[in-house]
Amino acid sequence: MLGRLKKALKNLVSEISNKAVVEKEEVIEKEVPKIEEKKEVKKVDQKSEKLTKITEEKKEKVKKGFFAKVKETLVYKELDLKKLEPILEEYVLLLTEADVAYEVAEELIEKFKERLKGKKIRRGEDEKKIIEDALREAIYDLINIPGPDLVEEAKKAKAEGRILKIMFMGVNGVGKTTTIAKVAYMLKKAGITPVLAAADTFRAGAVEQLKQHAERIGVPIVTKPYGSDPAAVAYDAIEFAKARGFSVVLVDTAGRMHVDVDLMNELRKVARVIEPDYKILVLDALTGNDAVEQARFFDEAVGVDGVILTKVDADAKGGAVLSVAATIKKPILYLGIGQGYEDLIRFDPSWFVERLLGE
Ligand SMILES: Nc1nc2c(ncn2[C@@H]2O[C@H](COP(=O)(O)OP(=O)(O)OP(=O)(O)O)[C@@H](O)[C@H]2O)c(=O)[nH]1
Repeated sequence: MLGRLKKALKNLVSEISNKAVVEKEEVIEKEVPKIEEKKEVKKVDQKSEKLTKITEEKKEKVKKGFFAKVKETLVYKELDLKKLEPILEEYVLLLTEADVAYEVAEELIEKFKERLKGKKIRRGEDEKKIIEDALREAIYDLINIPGPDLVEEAKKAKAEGRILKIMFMGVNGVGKTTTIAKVAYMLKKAGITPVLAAADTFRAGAVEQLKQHAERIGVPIVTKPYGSDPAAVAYDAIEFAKARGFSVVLVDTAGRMHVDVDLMNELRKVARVIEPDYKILVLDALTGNDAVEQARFFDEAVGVDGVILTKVDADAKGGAVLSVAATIKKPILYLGIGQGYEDLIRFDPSWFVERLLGE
């Protein structure tokens, strides 16, 4: 999981610390107080008032020698920008091999460089840790986009007596149906039973697939025959939820190629009719730059409020998380880490950074 990106980042830290850290010396002049003579001043000061004039003269004399100038050599380490630049350039490319989109790799390296510039490493400090921390901050900065916790949102909706409408989108085969089932399972476990809307009426078998999940998990599902208007299915599911007192509706939509204009229009129609609280795009981590393309496309065409990235357990590269979040600047809400219903975890940027840079 995430192996290639992890390795690239670790190598980047090692290479910088081995090749771009230079030792520097700085001679500084310091003024050091002369403690002994200070005492003497005090003695003089304490003499009687009649002696004031003499005292003042003496004080002057002492003052001149009150501070002594000493030269001190400060030894420290610094990152040499000339040596750093080519390493960073090389790593923009190496990151793309771990599925980090080119412009995201550039952005990350730029953020990292900004943090390293002018950084002084004092004696006793661990240079590798300082470099790693700068990288940690740069990655965190890139992916820390706060998004809703769907369980919390569902609880809120329930308490307020309204219906939380969540619409799921994604191209064929990314794991959308499985993900909806995982979300339904998560909500049910938290005490909120959602209604499923089988609005993927485009692919024969899609309704059946979702139905099976609904039965296994034990949640209601609203369906219509193959070829029906998806917006009508979604609408009916909301009416059903209202009538029966459910507070969440999860709407499945047909998997489609993002470049298919008709299908994209249909998706817009569903969104227009039901006005979802969240439009969630499901993306497959294994598809790398394609996932980034899809994210861009769906965001422009329909609008995306959050992303669920699937198959992260099987992802040997790891760049998709960085790429998707940084390209559309929308939060990643959950990660799919297996085929079971329990295999959905909330995305936590700090946890993710630790997975990449921790031991
Ligand atoms: N390893 C792994 N497999 C997953 C994950 N999520 C989904 N899958 C698998 O991916 C395959 C496709 O999942 P589906 O849910 O059928 O995909 P879909 O996007 O709904 O596809 P369509 O029904 O064609 O639109 C299935 O075999 C799932 O078990 C995940 O997080 N990890």
